[in-house]
Amino acid sequence: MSEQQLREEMVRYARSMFERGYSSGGAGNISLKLPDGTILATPTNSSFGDLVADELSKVTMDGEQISGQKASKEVLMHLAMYRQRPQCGGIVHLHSPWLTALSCLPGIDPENALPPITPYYVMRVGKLPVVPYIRPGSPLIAEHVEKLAAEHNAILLANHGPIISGKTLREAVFNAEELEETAKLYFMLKPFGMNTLTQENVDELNATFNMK
Ligand SMILES: O=C(CO)COP(=O)(O)O
Ligand SMILES: [Zn+2]
Repeated sequence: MSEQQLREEMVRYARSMFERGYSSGGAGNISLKLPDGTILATPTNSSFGDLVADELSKVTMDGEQISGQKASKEVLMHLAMYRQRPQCGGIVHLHSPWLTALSCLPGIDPENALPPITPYYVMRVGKLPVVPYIRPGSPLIAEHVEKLAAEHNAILLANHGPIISGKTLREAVFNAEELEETAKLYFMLKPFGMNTLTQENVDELNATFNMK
């Protein structure tokens, strides 16, 4: 895809997520890797609802601004994910309601906030580790993400929201949708308890599908 097509794709996915309530106000940010290895990111304080393709921020892998409006304050967190996952082509960070609720829940397992309740959650994400609360925009978030990203394509920031990657932006959005739905199911089921997949089920899915 050309740079122009990728810019338009970012605008389109952002708008679609905005319209479905995945991000409201100026919350969240998105990035993708351009063919020349630089990163296209949403500008800071922009809304997913009305991004402009020509105004998107372009930064180097060192975080240096090349063009467009000033990049998201979380761009270092995105860069940490790209560094650790060479296969990664797109990233979304959301304040989507069910995952953000999960990020505030007492007693969640910091190594995995969501049990394996459905095959598509296992196939697309598998495990969701949690980074302790750190103020938005702090470079410390990037340090935590850097340590987890080689092993995990999605990470939950406590009392904040998720960061989710994919081989392309389209995959990152699909992974985000699956993860948000899984968090919603988790809350629906929590009062009743739930059957989870067995380790054998999980191993079979990982051996059969390669979606991460
Ligand atoms: O979600 C956000 C911070 O965590 C939004 O920040 P930006 O507007 O700088 O992208
Ligand atoms: Zn945020």
